[in-house]
Amino acid sequence: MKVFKQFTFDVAHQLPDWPGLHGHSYTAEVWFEGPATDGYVVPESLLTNQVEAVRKQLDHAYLNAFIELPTSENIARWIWDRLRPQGPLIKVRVFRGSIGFGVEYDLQDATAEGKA
Ligand SMILES: Nc1nc2c(c(=O)[nH]1)N=C([C@H](O)[C@H](O)COP(=O)(O)OP(=O)(O)OP(=O)(O)O)CN2
Ligand SMILES: [Zn+2]
Repeated sequence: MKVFKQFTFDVAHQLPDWPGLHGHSYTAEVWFEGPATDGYVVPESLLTNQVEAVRKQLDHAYLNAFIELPTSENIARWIWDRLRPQGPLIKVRVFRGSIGFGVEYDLQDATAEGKA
């Protein structure tokens, strides 16, 4: 079974093709999978605490200060790197604004990059 947590954060960044300092609002989803034999994949409170710690680092941050090329793709990788050691993470999704654009980084991507 799978559980997920959604969260939002507002950031500033610069990209080579969009060099001026500017901001975006992002929504992310983090997905965990496990057998839930005791009724839980991950207790919701644990998930909320872990996610909030990551969200706080991103929210109102200047992303270039700690993500080299802060595209949605690399934000998803950055979230993966922080949450993967803490539980059975299988997927991170990051959506920019409300334009219907998003990225997904999953176990298959992490395996290919040696981060599973
Ligand atoms: N594959 C990707 N492509 C682009 C990304 C990305 O993360 N992955 N990011 C951008 C930039 O963030 C760019 O600043 C987006 O600019 P624009 O399309 O003009 O969007 P807005 O400034 O209107 O911001 P919204 O967040 O969409 O409201 C470009 N490409
Ligand atoms: Zn941008």
